[in-house]
Amino acid sequence: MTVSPGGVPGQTVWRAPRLTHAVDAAISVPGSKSLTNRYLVLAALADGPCILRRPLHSRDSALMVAALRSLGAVIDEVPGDGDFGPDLRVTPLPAQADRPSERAVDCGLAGTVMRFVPPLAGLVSGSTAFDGDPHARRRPMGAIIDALRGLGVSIDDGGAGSLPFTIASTGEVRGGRLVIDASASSQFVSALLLVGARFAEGLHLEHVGKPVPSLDHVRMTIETLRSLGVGVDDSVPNHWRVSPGPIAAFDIAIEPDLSNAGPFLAAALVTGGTVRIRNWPSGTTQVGDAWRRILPLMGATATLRSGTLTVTGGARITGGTFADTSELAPTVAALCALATTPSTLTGIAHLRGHETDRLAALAAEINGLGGRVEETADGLRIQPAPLHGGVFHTYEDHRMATAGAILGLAVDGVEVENIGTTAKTLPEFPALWAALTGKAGTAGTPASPAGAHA
Ligand SMILES: O=C(O)C1=C[C@@H](OP(=O)(O)O)[C@@H](O)[C@H](O)C1
Ligand SMILES: C=C(OP(=O)(O)O)C(=O)O
Repeated sequence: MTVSPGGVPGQTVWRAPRLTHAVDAAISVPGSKSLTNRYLVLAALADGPCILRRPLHSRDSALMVAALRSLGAVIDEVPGDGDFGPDLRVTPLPAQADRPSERAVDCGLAGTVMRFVPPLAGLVSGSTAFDGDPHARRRPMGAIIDALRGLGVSIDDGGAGSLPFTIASTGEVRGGRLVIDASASSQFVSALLLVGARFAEGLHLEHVGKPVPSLDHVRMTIETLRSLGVGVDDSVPNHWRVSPGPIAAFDIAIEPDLSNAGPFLAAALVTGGTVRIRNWPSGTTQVGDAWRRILPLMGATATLRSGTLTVTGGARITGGTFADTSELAPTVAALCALATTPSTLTGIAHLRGHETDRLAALAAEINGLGGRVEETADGLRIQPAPLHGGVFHTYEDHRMATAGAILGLAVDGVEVENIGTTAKTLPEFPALWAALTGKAGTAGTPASPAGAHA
């Protein structure tokens, strides 16, 4: 049970472990969400069976697996050497005749499922109904809906421009030139590039509008496609040309999720200790590799040696200006709230369309603990302030929950609502946090009767 924003008496919260000593821990983190869900989509379209080694097993990846199975891919769990679950063997989508003609896809709150799967469903004959969690209906989807119409795929969204909607397809997509506005999410671009090679004429995608956010994730898509033999030309800004052709079958080891490594690394800064993350890749397309640049700006040292990233915190956390931190922003904001100097986060207006309006949520919840956070048009301004305990509401957002845990390391009495929401990308979070801190967070009822802030 969880406490909804505003607080409901009698329901449970997770009392975040508070540390008064420096952490000294080595942690392995599960596979990357972004890589796992990209490789799952590509495996469904590949020219032969594929293996994903050490994939993520979480709510978002389970939703992707279920979606692809409903479209006709066969996905089996097979034994592997990962610490966090089996490997996956994917037999691609079968010939059209074998496919059921009506199916439903639950997107949960997964951006990768709600954006990546509809264009794929355009390549499968029959009708596919998409829906998700209540908040999923508020996440931006207009560009994907318009894109499918532009590609000649029939889609009924009741005029809402969002989930739920139903796609009816013949299974053939001609492709060619397509113009979208991807300013609300990079996932619109990635979604179309991932399937573009399977359109008869390939795809020439153009973005028109305010800048595409989280461009690192588009680069991940392009590099992944190229590594599987797909021709992608991104030499002209805001234009992407995908050549028609096969997607080579693969056997790939998924890197650990470097964004999800962030909260553990943050603990080194908060406690002045040392955290080592195992199996850090020497080269990667993940945005989370930016921790090696960001954390030293806040007073830490970061050293990558022999596949282990070691971060050691300094005497204090220094704030600063952080641009385009994308999905790292909630962790950065939590650190800034504990910093001794002011901070500004910029280039993250699109976080208002994430799992929740993250700018509003971070401001409300950090301020609820006594912080001084202001929303700006495209980010947050965070001033140093003494924090106190209280309920940290999480709005079904995994990264809000981990932000609350970070604050709780330094502040007595932080109670995180619905720690279970971390299952979206990191179901092992409470156990790994206990391994890091040597203390398990405890479930309980909020200390203040109405679950309100102290
Ligand atoms: O393609 C991806 O795997 C992602 C792209 C980004 O989405 P936005 O561009 O909507 O921020 C990121 O925030 C999300 O967590 C994962
Ligand atoms: C924005 C995120 O997720 P999604 O893939 O659902 O967009 C995230 O994980 O921070």
